[in-house]
Amino acid sequence: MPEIMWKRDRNLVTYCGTPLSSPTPPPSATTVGISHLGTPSLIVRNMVASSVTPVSQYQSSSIQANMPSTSPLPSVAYLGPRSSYSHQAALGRFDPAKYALEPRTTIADVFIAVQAGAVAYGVVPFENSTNGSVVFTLDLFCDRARSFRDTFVHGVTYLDVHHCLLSSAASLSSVARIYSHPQAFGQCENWLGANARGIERIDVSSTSKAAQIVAGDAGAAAIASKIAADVHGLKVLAANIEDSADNTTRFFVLAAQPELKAPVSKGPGETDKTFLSFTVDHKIPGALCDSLKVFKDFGLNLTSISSRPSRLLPWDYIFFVEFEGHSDTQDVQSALDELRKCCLSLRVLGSYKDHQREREEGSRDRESKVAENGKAS
Ligand SMILES: O=C(O)C(=O)C[C@]1(C(=O)O)C=C[C@@H](O)C=C1
Repeated sequence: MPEIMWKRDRNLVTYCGTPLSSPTPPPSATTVGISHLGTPSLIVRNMVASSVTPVSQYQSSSIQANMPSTSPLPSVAYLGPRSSYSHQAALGRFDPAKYALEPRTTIADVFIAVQAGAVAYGVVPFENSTNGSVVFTLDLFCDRARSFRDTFVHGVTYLDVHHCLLSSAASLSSVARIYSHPQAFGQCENWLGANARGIERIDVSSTSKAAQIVAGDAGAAAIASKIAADVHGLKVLAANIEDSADNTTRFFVLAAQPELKAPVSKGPGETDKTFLSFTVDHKIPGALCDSLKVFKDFGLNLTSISSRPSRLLPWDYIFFVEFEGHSDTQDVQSALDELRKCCLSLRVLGSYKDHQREREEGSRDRESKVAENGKAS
């Protein structure tokens, strides 16, 4: 088990590790490296024409991810291509008049861009209300290769996710393949089981990538958003196919600096939260229980808990916990001191304000924002 060292820097617990040489991209989700844009609808024709992405961008994602933005505005990386849910979440949080929104091919590329300082912020999916944790993102926070030592959670944003089946085929009976992101497939299991049994499913890097591919393949369909249908000139064969009507994805805003100070004031519905990872000695019975009891003893309410394999030993795990409280406060610092006593390693990945009320505000004009943001991203 690698030793992770911590130091107390004024009031903040920070990671104290070896400096990074160059970030190593961890393995990413299957990426289909082809780009076909079909006939766009009249409404979005100009937007699509100005944003056709060269095939080369999808072939060497790690090089692309490191490239600094050419925009004079602070830049925000998101999982593209344009019209992905990540793009919509980024637009909900960052005004495109003030920030340059830049697509990346994989979630790993967004981490790489933030770590390398190529962008000011990154927006990555963290968890979905129906299908649970986004394992690609958690695996990057595991940071097994120590590539993302300076990548922190800076904020949170929510997006209502309503999936559609998109195609240029006249009906589902002509569809032989369905493309989508694995998270989206997982959120539509009931509909797929009832309506698309036996149709091949192909995982790709995002739902908008699926729509882009399907625009050039009449025998295929994509699970993606209504906005992706407009952008890629596809028909909506079925709408609202998600298993749960209140399907919501929570995204993290990443930055290369932790938020050091707890905000002095909070609006209605806003809470401070902290996200951290830790490991325990699995040979000690009750080690995990002891760790979690610290949160109870300090009255810190847990809002999320998950784990990923450490990949060092079989059945050895890295745990992730999010709780209410800011690492800038005395009670959280005391809890972290106590927690460190029962952990092998501990890393505070960020403290931030949770803006749950953004959900209602953000969804209102998302469609028009994506349309306006076409040229920029
Ligand atoms: O594929 C996309 O459009 C994404 O932005 C990724 C993602 C995810 O990984 O959770 C985002 C929101 C939805 O939950 C489905 C897919």
